[in-house]
Parts: sequence; C-alpha cells; structure tokens
Amino acid sequence: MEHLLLYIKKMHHFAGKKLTVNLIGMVVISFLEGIGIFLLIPVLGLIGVLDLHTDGIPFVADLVSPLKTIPDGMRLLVVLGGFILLIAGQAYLQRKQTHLNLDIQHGFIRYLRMEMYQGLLQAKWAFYLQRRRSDFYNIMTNELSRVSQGAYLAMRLMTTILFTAVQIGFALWLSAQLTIMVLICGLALAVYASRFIKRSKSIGDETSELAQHYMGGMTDHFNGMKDIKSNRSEAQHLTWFRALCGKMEYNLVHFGKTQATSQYIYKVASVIIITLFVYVSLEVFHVQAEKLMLIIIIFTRLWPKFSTLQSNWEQIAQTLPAFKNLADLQKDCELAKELEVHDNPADGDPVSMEQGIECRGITYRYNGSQSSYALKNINLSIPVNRMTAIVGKSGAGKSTLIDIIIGLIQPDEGEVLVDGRNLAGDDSFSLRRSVSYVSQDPFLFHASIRENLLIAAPEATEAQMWEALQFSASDEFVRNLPQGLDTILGDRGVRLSGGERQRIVLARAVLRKPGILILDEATSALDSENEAKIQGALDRLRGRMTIIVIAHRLSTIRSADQVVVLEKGEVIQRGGYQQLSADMKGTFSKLLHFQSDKVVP
Ligand SMILES: Nc1ncnc2c1ncn2[C@@H]1O[C@H](COP(=O)(O)OP(=O)(O)OP(=O)(O)O)[C@@H](O)[C@H]1O
Repeated sequence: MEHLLLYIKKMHHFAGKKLTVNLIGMVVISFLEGIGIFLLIPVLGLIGVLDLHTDGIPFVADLVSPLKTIPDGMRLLVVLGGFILLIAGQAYLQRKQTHLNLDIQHGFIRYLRMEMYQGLLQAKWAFYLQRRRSDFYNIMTNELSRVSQGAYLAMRLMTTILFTAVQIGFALWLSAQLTIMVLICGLALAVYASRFIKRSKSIGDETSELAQHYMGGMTDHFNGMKDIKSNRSEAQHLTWFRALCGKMEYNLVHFGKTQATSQYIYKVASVIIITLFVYVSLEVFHVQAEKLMLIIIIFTRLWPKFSTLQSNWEQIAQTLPAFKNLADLQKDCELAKELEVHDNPADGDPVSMEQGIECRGITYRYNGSQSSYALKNINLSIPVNRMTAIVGKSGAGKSTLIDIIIGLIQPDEGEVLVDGRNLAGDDSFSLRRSVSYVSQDPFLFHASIRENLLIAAPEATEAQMWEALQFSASDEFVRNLPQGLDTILGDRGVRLSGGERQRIVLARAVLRKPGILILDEATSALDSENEAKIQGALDRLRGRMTIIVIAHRLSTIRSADQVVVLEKGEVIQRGGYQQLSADMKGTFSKLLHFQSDKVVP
C-alpha cells in the first residue's frame, strides 16, 4: 500500500495541476450526471408518462414551479432542451476529461520509464554484478506495464469514489435515513469482500514471480539456443516451458475467478439489499412513491459503482507487488548511484596521464561473506605509454583487476593512483573517459557498422573510420560486405564471425583515440594472420597510448614492456617478457612451455 501511495505521490508530482483539474472535472461531471437523473422525474411528469406529485421533493419542487408558468405547448420543449444541454455539456466535459486522463496516464508511464532507465544507467557496475539481466527486462516491461495499469486503476478508483460520493450526497439530501441504511449495508459488504482483495494481492505476488521466471527462462533459452539445438535438449526445455505456462494460466484464471466470485456476491447482495430497502421504505417509513423512485434510480446507478470499486481494488491489489518491485529497484539504484546522467552532459576532460597508474595494496572480494578473495594485496605500476600484459590462469583475477583500475568497482582495501592521485568518486569518470575497453564479450548494437563506430566517436570522419578498421585488420572484409560501412549487423552482431566481431570492436576502441587502451582477451578469436596484423598495429601505437592487454595466448603479448602474472588473486611474478621467460622456475615460463608449440620466444 505504501508503494501505491508513493506512486500516486509521484503521479501528483508529475501531473501537478493537470491532476487537480482532472479531479475537479470528475466532481463536476458526477454532479451534472446527478442533476440529470434528478430531472428525470419532472420530465416524466411533464410528458405525462407518469402522474407525479413532486411537491415534497426538495429542489425538484422549486424547479417544477417555474416550469408550470411556461405555456403548455412550450413546456415540454423547454424541459427537453434543458435536458439535452445538460447531458451534452456533461458528455463534452467527459470527453475533455478522457483526453486529460490519457495525457496523465501515458505521460506518467513515460516518466516512470525514463526515471527507471536513468536510475539504472546511474547505478554503479557492482550493482549489476549481483543481479540477473532478465530481472531488469522483466521490470522494464511486465512490471512497468502492471504499474501503469495499477496507476490508471487508482485514477479510475478516485473517479469512482468521487462520483459515488456526489451521488451519495444527492441521496442523503433526499432521504438521510434510507441512504445511511444502504451505506451500512454497503460497508458490511465491503468488509466481507476484503478477503477478495487480500487474495488478489497474493495472486499478484505469484504473477510477479512467474513473470520473473518467464523472462529469466526466455533470456537463458534464447541466449543458449545454439547449445539447446546442438545438444538436442529441445524436449526438456519444452517441458519446462509447458509447466511454467500452465502455472501462468492457472494464476490468471484464479484471479479472473476471484473477481467473478466477488462480483457475483455483490450482485446477489445488492438485489437482496435493494429489495429489502424498497420494502422497508414503503412499509416502515412510508416514503413518498416519487421520492422512492428517485432514490431507486440513484441507487441502481450507485450499486454498480460499489461493485466497480470492489473490482478496482482487487485489480489494484493484484498490481501492488509490481509497485513494490519497481520501488525496490528504484531504491536500490538510488543507493548504488555513482553519477548523474543527463541527455547533454557537460563532459569533463579526459585524464591526461603523465606518469602512469599505480595499484597500492588492492584487495577485493565479490561477496563480503565469503572467505575467498578475487584480489589480495595487489601492488603494481603501469607506466604511461607502455604496454603492460596481465596473464594468469582462468579465475586468477585479471578482469577484476581491470575493473578496479578503471573504477568500475571499488576495492575493499587499497587504492588506485593516477599520476600519484587517487581518482575516487567523480574523478574516476574522467579516467574512464580516457579509456577504451574491449571486453571478453565484445558487444555490437543492432545497427550499421558506421553507427557502431560512431557511438564511440560521434565526430569521426569516414577516413578516420577506415583508418581504425585498417588498424584492426577489418578494412578488407568490411569493404567486401554488400553495403560496406552501412551494412547492418545482426542482433549483437551475430551475422559476423567471432573474429570479425572482435575486429570491429577493436576498431571502435581505437577510433576514440583513447589515452588508455585495454584489451581483455580481445584477440582470442582471431586467426594467426590477423592476430599478427593487430600485434603490428599495437606496436605502432606504443609510445602513443598506455596499453593493457589480458591474454591467454601468450604470443599476443610478446612485445609487452611489462608482464604481470596473477595467481589466485595475487601478483606472483612481474618483469619484462624476456626476463620472465628466462626464469625457468617461474610460472610464466611454465605457461609459455605449455603453449610452446604456438610461441616463438
Ligand atoms: N560477478 C562475480 N561474482 C562473484 N564472483 C566473481 C564474479 N566475477 C568473478 N568472480 C570470481 O572472481 C575471481 C576472479 O575472476 P576474474 O573474472 O577476475 O578472473 P580472470 O582471471 O579474468 O578469469 P578469465 O581468464 O577466465 O576471464 C574468480 O574466482 C571468479 O569466480
């Protein structure tokens, strides 16, 4: 509930005056509708359908007396004309209010989407390490649309409450006793029906959980479709999917049935209450027939509103878990916030490094409760404009060290100094601005090669793009593509081979003309010929930028000025390539030995 209120407040914050105008509009519309019904009786009397005595009914009596002064032939026309004006005016206002509602509802969703996405972009990298990607997809799609639906329902609920309140006001004016009696019955019914709201909430919890599983499963399955097909495990996945779809079907049917049951109870109860009410009015209170008729007209309009209120509450209760999930994620994003992202950032200057990077006593654990360290007391210097290679077995901590150096994650102990300065907080962004990082899992957008390159360097000219492609030994194959630079790459670049993809990402990295180029297994998928070309290109870059290379294939790092060997999160060897390969007892020469058939020292 607190989360629903939070989002209603947000809606108020977003829509401001529009929401107030909307609420006032609702009251006016309800009021006009009330008057319209109210006028029904004199109209019926005037056209002679009923022989009615309106003298005892407040307001109607006052309205009818002046009408009696109008000549007989005109009276009906005047009353009907007034009726048309009233209803048409109300319909016009209703239309305006629908427009306003649409503006508020869809605008609010855009606002929520933007707020959530911005929050996610502003969160630090460590925040992403603890979460599944599919949970973000789920929140940004399913949960956000449930929140939108819930917020819309909350607005409709407000309309219904206002409408009902105005109608109750009319009814109280006509007969306080009868209205109070009906309200007490309605209240008793609402208390009884609160069980359906609780049930809807727990169904909503299950809906959220199932949507999360669905999105998680789909993401895994489509990412792993090649494995599924090559291992012929389609049947197992189909079984899993069938079971989940069954649960989702049951969940929705269960909710639908819960709503149908509560509506059924409302209908039966309402007919009993209205019947009782008519009986008591006539037999006990001896209410005037015309007055009773008016009240009945009002209540036959009011009752459906009561059941609509119930149904709205149930639907809102069903969406409450989505409000909680969205609010929790927003709160977590806020806690993990590392920067402000705006459409047109006033970008600071990239760091221009003169001496180099120094790691002092870096220690890091991914999970504070675990005893194993990803990095332990790392002390290391990375000289400017030189090539430093980081090698070691899988899981030794190489990528973690890079993440700490560029400030994506913060060490538990120790510090990273750039030219002797600790670039913590905002300063670490200026370091990242001067870094081009090619990860193990190179990422390309579903867009043309040109667009993929320009993402890194929007100002780059065509000639600069070709130069970068030449650097990464990809100019030839790009030239041979049907649309050259304008060839659209498939989803995540799948229409390219692994090596081609790596080369485009490498071109993108150098196009930015970074001060620090980091290659994390960036040439692992290349054949020897292309790898040699890139090695040559890297050699040419030496002295112009600081290069940090992580490589399992040691042939890639032959020209490194410094080699750092990591093992189980610790630096166990450090020195020049030749120096370490000559140390026959050291780990590096053993690693070299294993790859000796590929390496020419
Ligand atoms: N997101 C994470 N959450 C928990 N532990 C992690 C995470 N990422 C890495 N680790 C652990 O930290 C240790 C170092 O991992 P890291 O990825 O830095 O190794 P690496 O040397 O780069 O390995 P590889 O050569 O296989 O990429 C490993 O034990 C790994 O299991």
